[in-house]
Amino acid sequence: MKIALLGYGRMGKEIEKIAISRGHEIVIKKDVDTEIDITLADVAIDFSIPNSAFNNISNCIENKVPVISGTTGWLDKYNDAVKLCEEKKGAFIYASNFSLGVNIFFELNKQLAKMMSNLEDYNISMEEIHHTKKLDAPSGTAITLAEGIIENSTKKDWELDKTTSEENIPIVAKRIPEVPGTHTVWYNSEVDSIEIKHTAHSRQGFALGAVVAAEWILGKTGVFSMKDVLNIS
Ligand SMILES: NC(=O)c1ccc[n+]([C@@H]2O[C@H](COP(=O)([O-])OP(=O)(O)OC[C@H]3O[C@@H](n4cnc5c(N)ncnc54)[C@H](O)[C@@H]3O)[C@@H](O)[C@H]2O)c1
Ligand SMILES: O=C(O)C1=N[C@H](C(=O)O)CCC1
Repeated sequence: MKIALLGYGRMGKEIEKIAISRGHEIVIKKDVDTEIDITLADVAIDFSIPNSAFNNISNCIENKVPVISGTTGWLDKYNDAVKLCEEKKGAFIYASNFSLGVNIFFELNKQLAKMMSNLEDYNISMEEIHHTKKLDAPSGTAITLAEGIIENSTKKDWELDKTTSEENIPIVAKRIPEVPGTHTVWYNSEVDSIEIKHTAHSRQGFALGAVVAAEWILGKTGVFSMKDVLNIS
């Protein structure tokens, strides 16, 4: 497979290693806002910056190149990307987190939220920890976790940098050098606590998931998620 890397930072470089080890070829490395001929690639993988993700994704869809995006912090334009993909019969996957472990954690989180939804003695809270170079907060993964809880409880929204909240989910975002990504959801009562936690030990899991998604999407049209790729039910 000929792969275009849209973003050649920490993730772009990790994806390159894994893609090559799986027999793929990197034909484009785009790391600044510049013109490229995206049609040279069979598939594009965007791990860029919040301000450039939508343009990168649109360019792929317009040119009928399937695109995988892991960039976070641009989701105000997600519905526009979906609409464009449907109009142009393109192929597109966005995931806030491409690792297998986190995608299982997402499902566990929804199940737990459902079980806890009627238990008024428990207060929910969430924490995400990432490296100090991260541009956005809360993390895309924390937002997906919050959405999973909102779908399965009476919580209405999430709130950043709050430790408690009556009607919403308080999220604390911490920035500590070199941390690849740690997410914890707590349910605390007077008598006990329940905690679920995912800790990434490196970026390899994110990168492998993105390459697997790129392999999976080839020849398909539509808007998909990692649940489709991993066949999680
Ligand atoms: N979904 C996931 O699994 C996952 C995992 C890790 C990181 N991320 C997200 O991926 C993104 C990238 O993370 P990173 O750690 O590699 O960041 P990074 O800062 O190391 O890399 C981003 C790169 O994008 C480049 N860039 C700037 N403008 C561009 C443009 N117009 N087109 C293409 N590239 C451009 C920058 O020069 C930079 O090198 C972030 O939004 C991060 O939150 C997602
Ligand atoms: O390093 C990052 O930046 C990460 N971003 C994603 C997020 O915002 O959830 C996934 C974890 C790593």
